Amino acid sequence: MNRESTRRLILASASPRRKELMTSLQLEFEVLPSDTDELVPEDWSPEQVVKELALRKATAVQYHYITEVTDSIIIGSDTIVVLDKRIFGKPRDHDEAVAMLDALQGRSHYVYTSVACIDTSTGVTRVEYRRTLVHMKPLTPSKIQSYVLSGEPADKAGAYAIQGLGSTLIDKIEGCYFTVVGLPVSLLSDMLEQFGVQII
Ligand SMILES: Cc1cn([C@H]2C[C@H](O)[C@@H](COP(=O)(O)OP(=O)(O)OP(=O)(O)O)O2)c(=O)[nH]c1=O
Repeated sequence: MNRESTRRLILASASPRRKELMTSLQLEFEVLPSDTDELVPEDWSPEQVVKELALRKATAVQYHYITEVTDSIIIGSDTIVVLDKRIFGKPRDHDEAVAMLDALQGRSHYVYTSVACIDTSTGVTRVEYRRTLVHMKPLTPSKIQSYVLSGEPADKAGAYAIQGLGSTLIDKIEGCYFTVVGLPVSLLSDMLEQFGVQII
């Protein structure tokens, strides 16, 4: 039940992780995946990129399903991995996954995840992000190869999943675990409360 609110919640995402994490908040919601491109200017900061992409996903659903989403709150989210000034999204193929892990191994990087909320009845829009520092263990080339062959990296930013086999590659994190998995639920609950949706 969405306490103290009759508004529908719509998760603009095809990510099973996001659906699962939102389910953990015991909210009723629908899923309408968005189809957006993820091209952004090369000189944008990680903050700009991650906020823009979440907003783009939520906005795409707002306009694509214009008659279905009246009086709703649409939620979009995006996750990127940032190593120094390089931004990693999902790898295009096996070789790119190997290259990403080769760059990340033995080093620390940030995972940024944004949340965008659009209230379709008022047009009020908010977008925020959280970031978590992840320390990855040093990895041998053969370990990287066999991890990529597991298939897990294919649809994950930075080519790993902390919630899966990838957990064995991580030394420690500083910050919110859920930000790494793809949805900072604590941030989302704060944002939904600002829209009048009480979680607890
Ligand atoms: C770093 C990391 C990322 N990820 C995932 C979260 C996101 O689903 C994905 C990053 O890609 P995104 O483009 O953020 O999301 P998506 O394409 O999976 O879903 P949608 O755009 O429809 O919402 O990487 C993990 O599952 N575990 C991890 O440890």
